[in-house]
Amino acid sequence: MMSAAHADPHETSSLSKERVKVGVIGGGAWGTALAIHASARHETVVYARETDVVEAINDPAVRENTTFLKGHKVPEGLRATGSMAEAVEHAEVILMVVPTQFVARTMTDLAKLLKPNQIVVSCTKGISVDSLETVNQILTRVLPEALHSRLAYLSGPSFAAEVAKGIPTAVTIASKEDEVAARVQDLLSTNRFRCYRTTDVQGVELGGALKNVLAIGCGISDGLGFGCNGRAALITRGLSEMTRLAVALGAHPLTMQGLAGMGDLVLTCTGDLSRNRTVGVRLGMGENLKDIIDSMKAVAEGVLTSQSAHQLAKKLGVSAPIMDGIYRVIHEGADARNIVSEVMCRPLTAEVDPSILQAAARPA
Ligand SMILES: NC(=O)C1=CN([C@@H]2O[C@H](COP(=O)(O)OP(=O)(O)OC[C@H]3O[C@@H](n4cnc5c(N)ncnc54)[C@H](O)[C@@H]3O)[C@@H](O)[C@H]2O)C=CC1
Ligand SMILES: O=C(CO)COP(=O)(O)O
Repeated sequence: MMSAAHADPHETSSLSKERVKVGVIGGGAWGTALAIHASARHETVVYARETDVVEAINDPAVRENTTFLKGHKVPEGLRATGSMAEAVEHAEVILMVVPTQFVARTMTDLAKLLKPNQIVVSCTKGISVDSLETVNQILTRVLPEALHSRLAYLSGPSFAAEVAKGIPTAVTIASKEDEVAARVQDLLSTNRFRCYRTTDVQGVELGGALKNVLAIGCGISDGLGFGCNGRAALITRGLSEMTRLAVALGAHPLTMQGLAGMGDLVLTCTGDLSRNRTVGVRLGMGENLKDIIDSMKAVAEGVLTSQSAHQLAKKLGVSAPIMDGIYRVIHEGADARNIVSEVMCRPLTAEVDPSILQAAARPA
């Protein structure tokens, strides 16, 4: 059966139809959804560490990742494997889709198998809690130098379940090498998945990581019953904080207005499919963090990234009272109602921070 991702008999497309091999490392919800998407155009092999995931995807009677993406059949052409070597051999593009805390170890294993002409695209959204590194910093630490110019980052508003269904989605591909971003853009775009591109790797990565913290905050606010005004304020002022911190770390402020910043922030702060938002709603309704995490099979990156963001803002002297408050609710058991009062009663300021005005004058 054709999925919605393929279905458009009247399409008059200027998009390339070139077919290559795509390897996907990580058989969670996002790795599986991206593999379903990629297999509409390319020979695609997904590596999963869980034997039951590999078996369920390959079993003709199942053809589904019943562990991480239940309810979404995978197309005929998609194959799963428990061998990283098999997934990456002859692949022009390798999508790396593992949670942040496992990136360094997974990529150290993968490094031995990679060839300098292969492109590695990180689809992970987080900041390491141990080292405060972005994924780009982790990858340039663990991968051979010959591969550094072949790295790209995919981010933007994209719930796995919606991509798996072929619902129209737009994302951003970042690479320090425009040529690499353009190649990935060309190979991953379809009539249901539109890729934009940028060279602002830092902005794209930080947007994708920091929005998860705010999504937990919005969930807490909704769980407490604070309503639409509070949510809109959190999204807008949260975006200001994300921008201040990202700019202090070298990003361009305009990137934060794009798909990887505002786009993903709006999606995860308002969409009920968000795991991060769900963690927040449950916290706001009075559940304890450990019970919430223990009940989830899926990763909610914002829990650990709230800690990394808190440390980074402190280290750089960046004002981030909302993210700081979210960190205190998640990790220090602070009462969210008291945090709201504290944040509302801070000294009054201008809406736009001068550091952002200055950075906005730089070429994008
Ligand atoms: N699910 C979504 O809608 C989206 C997720 N992302 C990001 O993609 C990344 C991966 O998330 P999902 O695929 O959703 O994960 P998931 O929550 O569905 O699954 C957990 C993943 O962690 C892996 N894992 C668990 N223990 C591991 C270990 N010891 N070593 C290596 N891997 C281990 C599992 O194999 C599985 O792939 C995250 O950074 C997430 O923020 C980005 C966009 C959309
Ligand atoms: O990043 C995502 C969508 O763009 C997924 O968000 P959650 O991890 O909160 O579900």
